[in-house]
Amino acid sequence: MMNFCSIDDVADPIGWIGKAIELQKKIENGGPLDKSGKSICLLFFNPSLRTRLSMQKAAFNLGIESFVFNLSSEGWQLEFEDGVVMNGSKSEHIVEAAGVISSYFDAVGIRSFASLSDKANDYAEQVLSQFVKHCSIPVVNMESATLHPLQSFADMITIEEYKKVSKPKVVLTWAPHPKALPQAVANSFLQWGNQMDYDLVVTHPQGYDLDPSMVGEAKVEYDQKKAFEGADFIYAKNWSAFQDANYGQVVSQDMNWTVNQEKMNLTNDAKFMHCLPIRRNVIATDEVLDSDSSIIMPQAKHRITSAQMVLKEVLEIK
Ligand SMILES: NCCC[C@H](NC(=O)CCC(=O)O)C(=O)O
Ligand SMILES: NC(=O)OP(=O)(O)O
Repeated sequence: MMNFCSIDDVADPIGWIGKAIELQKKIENGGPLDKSGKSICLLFFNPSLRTRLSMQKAAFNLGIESFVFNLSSEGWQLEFEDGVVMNGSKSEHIVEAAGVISSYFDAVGIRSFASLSDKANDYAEQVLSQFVKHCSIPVVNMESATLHPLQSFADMITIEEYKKVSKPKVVLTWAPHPKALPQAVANSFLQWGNQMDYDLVVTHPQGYDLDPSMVGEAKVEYDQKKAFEGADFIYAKNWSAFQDANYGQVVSQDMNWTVNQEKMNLTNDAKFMHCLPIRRNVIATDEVLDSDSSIIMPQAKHRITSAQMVLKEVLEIK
C-alpha cells in the first residue's frame, strides 16, 4: 500500500508525469470509464432526499457517473456579485467555480432555494442564472429560487397516468405549514399546468396570491371547499407570501386549510398529490395520506422518470 502525502511517496515522479499526460489525453477523449463516459455534478445549497437520489438513480440507469457536492456545508462560500472586492467572508467567485465545474463534468444540477428576504434577487434567479451564465455545460434546475421543473414534470407524468377524463379538474391548494417556504413548487406546477389540457384552479387564503405570470390562465378561488367540488386531482403545497409588503412571510397558519377526508369527499374521487417532504396532520391528515386516493408514492417514483428524461435530453444520450 502507498500513501500520497508528499513527493516522497512517489518513486518515479518524472515517469508519473509522462503517464499523467497519457491519462489526460484519455480523459479528453471521453474519459477512462467504460460506461457512457459522461459525468454530472449535483450541487446542493439546500437539503434534499428525492431530488438527490432520483438524479443519482437516473444517472446510474443511463451509465452516467454522478458527483454530489453539498456546497453550503462543504464548499467555499461563493460570491455572485460582479466587480466586488473580495475581502469579506466569501472565498470563491462564481466565475471560477463555474469554470472549474464546467471543465470537470458534462452537466451540472443546481439546488438553490429562495432567500425569501430579497424578492428582486430571488425572482431574478440570481444563483441559477449566474451558473447558467458562467458554465459552459448544461445546467439542470434541481429547485431554484422560483421554480422546480423536475418536480412539475414528474407531477404532469403522474396526472397523465392517473387521469380518468381527458380534461381533468386539477386543484392546487395552499395548506398550512410552521415555516416560511418558497413559492417554487407552486409556481412551477402552475407554469406546467397551464401548458396542459386541465381545468386548472388555485386556491389559497387572501394574502397568498402568487405571481400573476405564474398563475396564467388558472382560476383563483379563495374558498377552498368550493375549489374542491368536482376536482379530479388535489395538489397540496404550502408557500409563503409573494406580495411585496410581506414577501417570504407566513401571513396565516390557518389549520382550517389542512386537507382532510371531509374536504376530499367534496371532490370527484380525487387523487391526492404532494411533492414531499410533507408535514403530516398539518398539510394533510394521516387519513388522507394513508388512503387509496393518495398517489404521493407513484408521484415520487416519477421523479426518476423525469430526471432520466431530462438527463437524456441535456446530455444527448441516444
Ligand atoms: N423540494 C420540495 C420542497 C422543498 C421545500 N420544502 C421544505 O423546505 C420543507 C421543509 C420542512 O417541512 O421543514 C419547498 O417548499 O420548496
Ligand atoms: N420533492 C423534492 O424535491 O424533494 P426533495 O426536496 O427531498 O429533493
